[in-house]
Amino acid sequence: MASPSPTALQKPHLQRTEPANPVAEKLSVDKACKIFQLKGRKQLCAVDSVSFNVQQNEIGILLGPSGCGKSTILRMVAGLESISAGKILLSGHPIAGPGRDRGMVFQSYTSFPWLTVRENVEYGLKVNGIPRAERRDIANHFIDRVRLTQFRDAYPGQLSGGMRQRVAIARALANGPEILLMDEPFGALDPETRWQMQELLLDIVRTENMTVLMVTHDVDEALFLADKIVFLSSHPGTIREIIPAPRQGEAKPITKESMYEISEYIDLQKRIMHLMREVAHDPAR
Ligand SMILES: Nc1ncnc2c1ncn2[C@@H]1O[C@H](COP(=O)(O)OP(=O)(O)OP(=O)(O)O)[C@@H](O)[C@H]1O
Repeated sequence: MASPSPTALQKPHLQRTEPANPVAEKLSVDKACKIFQLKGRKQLCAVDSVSFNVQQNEIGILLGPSGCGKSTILRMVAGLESISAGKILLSGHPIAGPGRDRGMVFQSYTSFPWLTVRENVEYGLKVNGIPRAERRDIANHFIDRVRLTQFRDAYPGQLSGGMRQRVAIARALANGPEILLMDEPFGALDPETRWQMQELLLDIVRTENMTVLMVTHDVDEALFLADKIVFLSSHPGTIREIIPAPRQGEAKPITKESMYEISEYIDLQKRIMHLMREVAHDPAR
C-alpha cells in the first residue's frame, strides 16, 4: 500500500503549531522544579531547578540513577504533573496540561487489545474527527514506517512485545505531535529486539523530522540515540552534566556495531559509567 499523498500529511490537524515568536529550541525547560506534597505536611523536592533544551529533530535523553526525577521531568513536559516553579516551553508556548502536540510512549504496552493494529493507530485521529479515508491513509503510512504492514489487521495480543511498542510509536506519530515523549519505551524488550527498536527509532526520527525526549537507564541506549544526554543526580534531582553526543543528527552512527568502532563513543561510555558510579556512591555530588 502506498504512503499517503504529501497533502494528506499536511492537513490542518497535522500541522504543527508555529511558535508565537520563532525560537531556537523545540523544548525549553527553564529552572523547572517539582515539589511533591507528602503526608503530614512533609514535602519532597524531586526536581530542583533543572534547565535544558532540545532542538528540533534532536533526541534528548534523560539519564541518571533511580529516583533522580527523570520520569517526573518527562511527566511535567507531558503536562501530567504540574510544575512547582520555573517554566517549560514547547515551541515557545508554556505547557499548561496534556495536549496532542506531545505524543507519549511508555514502557508498558498501551494499545487497546480489542482493536486491530490499524484501529489502534487510527484511534486518536478518529476521536479528533478526521474523515475515515484520510485517517486510513495516515495510519497506513505510519504502520508501514514501523514495519508492521503485514500485521495491520492483527490484534495486539497476537504481536510480540517489540511489535506492540511499534504500534505505540505509530499511534503516537499518527497524531502529528511536535515532540515524542518516551519513558523507558524499550525497557521490557529483550536485548536484540531493543537494538532493532533503537535503530528503527533513529530512522523514524530522521525521516519524519521528529523531536524526542526519552528517559532511559541504559547507557548504551543513551549513547546510541542521543544528540544530547541530560545526566541527572538525585535527592533532589538536579543536572549533573549536559553532554553533547560525539556526533549529531545525520552524522550519528546508524548501527550499534558502527558506534563501537568510534573511539569518542567508547570514551564517552567510560565517562558516563564513571559518572553513574559517582552519583551512586554519593548522590549529593
Ligand atoms: N506522585 C509522587 N508523589 C510523591 N513522590 C513522588 C511522586 N512521583 C515521584 N516521586 C518521587 O520523586 C522522586 C523522583 O521520582 P522519578 O520517578 O521521577 O525518578 P526516576 O529518575 O524516573 O526513577 P526511576 O529511574 O527509578 O524510574 C523519587 O524520590 C520519587 O519517590
